[in-house]
Amino acid sequence: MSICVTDLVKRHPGAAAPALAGLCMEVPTGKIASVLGRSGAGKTTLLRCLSGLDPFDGGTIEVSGVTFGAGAKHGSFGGKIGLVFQTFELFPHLSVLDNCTLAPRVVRGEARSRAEARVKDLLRELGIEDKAKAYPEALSGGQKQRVAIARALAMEPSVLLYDEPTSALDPALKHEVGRTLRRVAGTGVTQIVVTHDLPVARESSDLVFVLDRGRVAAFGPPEEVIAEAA
Ligand SMILES: Nc1ncnc2c1ncn2[C@@H]1O[C@H](COP(=O)(O)OP(=O)(O)OP(=O)(O)O)[C@@H](O)[C@H]1O
Repeated sequence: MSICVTDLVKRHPGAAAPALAGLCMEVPTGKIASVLGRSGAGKTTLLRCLSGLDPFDGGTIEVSGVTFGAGAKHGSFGGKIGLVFQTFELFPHLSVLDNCTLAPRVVRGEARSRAEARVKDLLRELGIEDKAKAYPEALSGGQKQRVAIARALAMEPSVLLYDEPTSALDPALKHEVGRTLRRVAGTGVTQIVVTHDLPVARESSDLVFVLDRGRVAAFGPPEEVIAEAA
């Protein structure tokens, strides 16, 4: 499902200016959007508001046909929006399969057999089905990232957010991120990627949004927006 953000406002206590000052963006279903912008432009704040980690002060977030306003109980919008952390945050004492099935079992009360069958499909889609029994310490950076993505997808979100997905990977693995994003897009999930990495934004996204002082200053296809920004 698409995500539509309208007039989003977020004020950090004590800050002179709002970090998000009426931000609007829409990402169609199954598309990959990159969010770029100088340090302090509001990227992290946007990610935290969209993922439900922080409340916001004004505007709306519409996802899967449901609109959430500033007063909405936060959390992760009923599981409709997932977040892949920059450092993956896998549980070191759990196998890949258990990392991915924990939330469906505990939060949604899903039976182990059903959760495992779904997660095995996801691991296959992401090309890491042979790692199901491995522990995080035995995985490469790119594999850990795909586990983190499978874990987020196991909750069946409509929208998946990424915080700097290339920053913890060595340069040779950066192309893998683009491939992984495309694989996820093929499942119909809408993706929003906050990044400083212009090549990744250029190669991997359908749309680019450039933030400036808490608003969208430019948006469009990467070849247009990134050429202008460069
Ligand atoms: N907890 C906070 N308290 C007060 N001000 C904050 C807080 N967090 C962020 N800000 C301010 O909000 C604005 C946006 O910050 P944000 O971290 O969202 O920017 P960013 O685009 O993610 O920057 P970077 O690229 O450096 O991570 C900045 O002016 C920042 O100083």
